[in-house]
Amino acid sequence: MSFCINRIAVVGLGLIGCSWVKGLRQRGCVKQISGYDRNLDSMQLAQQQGIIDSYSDDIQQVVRDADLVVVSVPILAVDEVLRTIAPAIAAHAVLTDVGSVKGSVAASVAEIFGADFNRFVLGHPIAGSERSGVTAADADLYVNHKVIITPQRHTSHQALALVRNAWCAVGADVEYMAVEHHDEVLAATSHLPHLLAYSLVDTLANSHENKEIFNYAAGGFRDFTRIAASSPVMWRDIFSANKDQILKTLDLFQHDLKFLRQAIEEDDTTQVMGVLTRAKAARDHFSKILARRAYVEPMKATSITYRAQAGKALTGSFRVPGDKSISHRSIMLGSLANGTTEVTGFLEGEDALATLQAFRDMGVVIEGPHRGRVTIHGVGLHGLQAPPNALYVGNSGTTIRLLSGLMAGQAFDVEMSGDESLSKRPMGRVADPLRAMGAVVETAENGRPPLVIKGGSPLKGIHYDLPMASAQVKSCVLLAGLYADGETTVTEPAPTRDHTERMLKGFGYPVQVNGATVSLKSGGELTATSIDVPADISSAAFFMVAASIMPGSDITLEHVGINPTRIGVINILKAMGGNLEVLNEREVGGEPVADIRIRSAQLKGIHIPEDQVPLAIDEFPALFIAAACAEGETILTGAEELRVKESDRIQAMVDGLVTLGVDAKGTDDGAVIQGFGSEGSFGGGEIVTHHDHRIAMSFAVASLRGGDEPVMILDCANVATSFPNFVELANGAGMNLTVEEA
Ligand SMILES: O=C(O)C1=C[C@@H](OP(=O)(O)O)[C@@H](O)[C@H](O)C1
Ligand SMILES: C=C(OP(=O)(O)O)C(=O)O
Repeated sequence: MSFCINRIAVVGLGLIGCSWVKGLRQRGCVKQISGYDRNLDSMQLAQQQGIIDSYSDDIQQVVRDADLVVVSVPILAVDEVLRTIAPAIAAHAVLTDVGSVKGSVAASVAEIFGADFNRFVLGHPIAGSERSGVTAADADLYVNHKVIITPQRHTSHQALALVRNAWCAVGADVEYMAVEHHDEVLAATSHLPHLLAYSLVDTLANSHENKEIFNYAAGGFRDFTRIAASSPVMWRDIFSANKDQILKTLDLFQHDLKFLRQAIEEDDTTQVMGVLTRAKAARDHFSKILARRAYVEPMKATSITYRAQAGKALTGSFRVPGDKSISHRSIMLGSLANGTTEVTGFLEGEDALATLQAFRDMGVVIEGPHRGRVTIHGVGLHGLQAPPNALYVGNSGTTIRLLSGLMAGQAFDVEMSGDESLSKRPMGRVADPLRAMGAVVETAENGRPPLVIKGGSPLKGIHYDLPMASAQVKSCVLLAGLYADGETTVTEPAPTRDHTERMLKGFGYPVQVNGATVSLKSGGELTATSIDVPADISSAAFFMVAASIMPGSDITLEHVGINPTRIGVINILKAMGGNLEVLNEREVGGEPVADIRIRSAQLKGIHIPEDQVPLAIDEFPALFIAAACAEGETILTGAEELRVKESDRIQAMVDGLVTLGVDAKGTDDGAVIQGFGSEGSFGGGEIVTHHDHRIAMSFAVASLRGGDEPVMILDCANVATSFPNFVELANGAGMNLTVEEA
């Protein structure tokens, strides 16, 4: 049975109340509507327009038999209205309001109806229009708009359900919030901006130059002060009804404004830049940044599907985005250095941006990124400040693990959390050695994020034998070592990427490397430098495989980082018969770089040498596709680490390959894949990526050798974590991907 209320009474026939009942009526959700307003003509008009069925100048008469009473009068009039209607409401009637302040209404309700009165549901629709009054009523005003309901402990479930249903029926998105929190959030997001707009216009209007100012005040003035044209009476009332919260936010704002004034007066351009860059980043990304803190629900990430179809031979010479591992480290070490570090080639992907935002949150002034350029005003090893909130690091394992080491050495507490995928990844591997160094680290169940790292715990250097080949764990311990008493030493079971060691040296910090053992002592300093981030070999890998498997291909990937700890993919593809040439080898800022030419070749199956596994750890999803196109069997062993990446990459790849008709099996530490060789091709089907960027891109590569049926690759939004322009580059080179957003 569809939702329908017998009788609704609306007190206050303005835009908000009239639009709600008009919407309900239009959708067949109400039988009878009675209305009251101080102005007779509003009541007459509302009746003429069919918004209400009846009215009376006796307010008690209007509410007497109502099942739902909607109080939609200016906020300071609510108290008096409630006192007047209280004796007349029916014993079962539910009441609700629409005011922008909830604390003052809650207080009136408690005083008039009693503290336990459970049939008043406090509500606040976040919708409006420049127009007002009965004639502006719009049955669709609330479609896809938020309505905040602030239930109290004693609010009855039935009453709550009725009001919720009545809002949902007109298309609103209902959210719940505590009364006080609502008023605090609204003070900041709505009330303070209105107050500032009114005040600025008043100041300028009173100035002697006012005519000049208004004549020439175009864009900025107009945008900033648009809301000063709102109803003065309404805002006077809101400012008094939410006085305490508004004063609190205003004080905070005045403090920050004073700081900005002083920075300008003292020509402290770094601090001025700090305010502007933080604000711009927050404004540009506010839905994401605020998701964990503000009243809006985390924005449902748009779901992105790739429809991938057979492609052409790949051609061209191009550069893939900057190295993710080096980009993370450039922000970390640049922030902790003395002086200003300039970075070029920075990866503007979400993982590296999460690191950048974390350091901004800890008070570091960072300009950019703009076309891969970032300027970091280092604060020194001991200059970080406590962040105002938990650090949210999204999908990035590197951020949370490396930061854990750095945070262990700070004087303040930090909490770090991430998205659903990161929240399943093991953090015990960093918590254990940090605890051995004296850090206090709390994890959620089974050593998963969120992590809380307590500040002010003295650290001591340790010797740590890494239980697994992990550059993240190695780096975490070394970074904590910058703050630990004495020497910190790490020995790894197999070589892993050494960007941290190289970059520390690049910043002038002494690091000893002796075979598999790295050590450093605290007490040194980092000196700002310039960093040229090479293209990411992990992103290049998708094109290496693509060009290898697609007959007729010939591409050159420019300026790719070929650090010896990262070139497993080149070695493995060559061992499989790939045609890869490493050209123009050079060194840029302590990292070897080259252009890589790849021509198609018939690959053959091999048993991948285990010593190559850590050197190609992120490239296996792409290599699984190469194996499927090879002649014969490919065997991977010693790769159990793949099971704890953004997804269980062994399972995700095997499942996807099987979906596309390939004979593939997972094992505890790897997989066995029967290649279909030169005559074969992938079938069509739907790929579950588990939101893992590398799974998504790998199957996009596979589709090159697809048949008539498309490969539908689900949940590809996270490709933006490591390779934001993947689709454009891929299609430009010869792939055939269409992006479908929902
Ligand atoms: O240190 C780094 O930048 C990384 C190390 C590797 O992780 P593990 O240390 O977990 O192997 C790799 O998979 C990750 O993409 C980046
Ligand atoms: C494992 C990866 O990254 P992270 O651990 O930083 O999330 C990756 O990019 O493949």
